[in-house]
Amino acid sequence: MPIDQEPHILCTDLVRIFTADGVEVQALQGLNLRVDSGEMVAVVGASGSGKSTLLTILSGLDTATAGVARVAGHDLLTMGSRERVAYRRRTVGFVWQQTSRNLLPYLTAAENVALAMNVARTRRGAGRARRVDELLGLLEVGAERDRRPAELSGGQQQRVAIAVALANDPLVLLADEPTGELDEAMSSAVLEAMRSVNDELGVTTLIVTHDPAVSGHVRRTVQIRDGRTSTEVLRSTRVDEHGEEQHVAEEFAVLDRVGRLQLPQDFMHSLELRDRVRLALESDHVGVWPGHERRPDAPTPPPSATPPSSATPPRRARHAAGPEASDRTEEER
Ligand SMILES: Nc1ncnc2c1ncn2[C@@H]1O[C@H](COP(=O)(O)OP(=O)(O)OP(=O)(O)O)[C@@H](O)[C@H]1O
Repeated sequence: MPIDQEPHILCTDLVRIFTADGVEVQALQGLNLRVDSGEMVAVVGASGSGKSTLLTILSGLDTATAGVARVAGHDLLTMGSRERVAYRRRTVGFVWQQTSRNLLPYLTAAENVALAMNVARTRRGAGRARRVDELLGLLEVGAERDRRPAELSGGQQQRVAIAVALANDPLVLLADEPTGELDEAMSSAVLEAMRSVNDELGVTTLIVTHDPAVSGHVRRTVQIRDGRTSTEVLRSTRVDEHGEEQHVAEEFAVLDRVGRLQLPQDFMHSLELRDRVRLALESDHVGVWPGHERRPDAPTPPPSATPPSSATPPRRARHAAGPEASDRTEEER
């Protein structure tokens, strides 16, 4: 695929196995993810689902065991140490959960951003000073430019951290739990700041978090379960027949190249699906039934018919009007 048509982040069948005390842990078990240039996507999942492992690989700090991981044309599994340094210096920006990892405590906000430009060798002199103020202004911490981190609120520190992450003009911004140490109001402000950066600068943005509230701030939320992407929620705004704006959230199961998908756990529990299931190809959907019994009203699948799912029907295309209804969708997951 030509590089200019490639998604900015592409993970195909990504595997990461850790070995600790002779025991193997499969942190990523064939994860698939595609993020196009300019998109802003949140990856959410329970503790231990593999979120940090994914981000550490995408940031070039760790290498996957198998599969494909490409970011802005860089092959993260095969790149050598020089390319890795250049990749981390110029292609990606990072925001970590701990502000101490993002900012130097003895430098002011402006000095922290300027230092990052120095490291990345982006801009000099008056151009650098102007850009420092532009970035701090964009993140709405321009008035705090001469304060040190200890003199800023947690939310302000994270907004300065985003300015630092943008100092090298990255193509891709990666954030690991950027709101993990913040209260709800500050989290919301930081996520909105990331959204305006994404809108204004067009930087492809991936946020990894356990906080389901993040999905209220992004158009696409990808759920990881057991080291694999399982479902996605896409949000959009439509105008209804009365001219009113409606916020719509639709949830989809993710289908990989060979037809594998994860059934949501609540579906499995409510129909007691386990071990094996019956499948039937209908004209516009694929039916799934418990393998140990047959629903009386279920159409009988042909004896040999266990066709691989060839289409990805929406898990349930719930059209939710208004933010409250959208939130309900998140809670139900
Ligand atoms: N260096 C390591 N050595 C051994 N096992 C590891 C290592 N790093 C992660 N794991 C294991 O891999 C799995 C995924 O971990 P990961 O940190 O990616 O999850 P997470 O979704 O980020 O969780 P959390 O939200 O708690 O940070 C877990 O079972 C974890 O114990």
